[in-house]
Amino acid sequence: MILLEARNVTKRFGPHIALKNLNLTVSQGEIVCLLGANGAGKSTMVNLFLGFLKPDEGTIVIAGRPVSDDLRAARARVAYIPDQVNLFPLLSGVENLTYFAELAGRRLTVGEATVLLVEAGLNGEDATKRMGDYSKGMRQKVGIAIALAKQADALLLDEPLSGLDPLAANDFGAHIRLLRDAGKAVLMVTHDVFRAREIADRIGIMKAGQLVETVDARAVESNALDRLYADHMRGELR
Ligand SMILES: Nc1ncnc2c1ncn2[C@@H]1O[C@H](COP(=O)(O)OP(=O)(O)OP(=O)(O)O)[C@@H](O)[C@H]1O
Repeated sequence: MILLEARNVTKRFGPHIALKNLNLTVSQGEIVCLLGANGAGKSTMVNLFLGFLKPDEGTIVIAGRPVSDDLRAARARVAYIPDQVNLFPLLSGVENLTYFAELAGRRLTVGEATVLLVEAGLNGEDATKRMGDYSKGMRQKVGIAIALAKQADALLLDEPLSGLDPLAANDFGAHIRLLRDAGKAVLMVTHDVFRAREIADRIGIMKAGQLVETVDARAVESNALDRLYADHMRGELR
């Protein structure tokens, strides 16, 4: 089942065309990574799915319904994990999660919050420590747990790997794949070609507001993807 769909979407900011007639789908149990240079339109795509922006042309569809039909219902089905998960530094992981889950309309017991944090990859012992002492990788996991608490069907991740060391990035990717296996639809924006290939099922390469290429991550070698990406960025492919 297709969870996230952009149908012929064009988005303009004044005279600037950020997205041009773009089509994209992410299905249940699928990870799609979007690669592209700065300004290619990747975050604009995420913000359209979050309902923060409206397309000028075309339709954003979530779980078969245009977002414009019922924005609240659409938002309930998606969760967002930003580049920096900045929560309350004096509160523990468990306390932050219970607070943000409640904002999203769900009351969690300490036990339930701990289970979600462990599911997101955090060590159970760390869950009770103050978040001010967490590494970026640990904070990102609390971000995942908040998304899990929301029981959203689709996860939107905007550069969640930036600043993570290779081990933490590997670990984060592994957990995203577990969520994919549990049926979530995942759209992840990244600049990391290597990780995109490791984590994604499909990789979309964006350039100047268009999806110029979509590749099956399993079918492409790392070097070939690097080359393909560079060739698109240099304008050697159309
Ligand atoms: N609110 C806005 N007002 C005006 N222009 C905007 C706005 N948001 C984005 N843009 C422009 O739209 C284009 C696409 O921006 P977007 O942030 O989607 O790119 P991106 O691919 O996510 O880039 P990056 O890799 O730098 O995050 C850019 O040229 C940007 O300057």
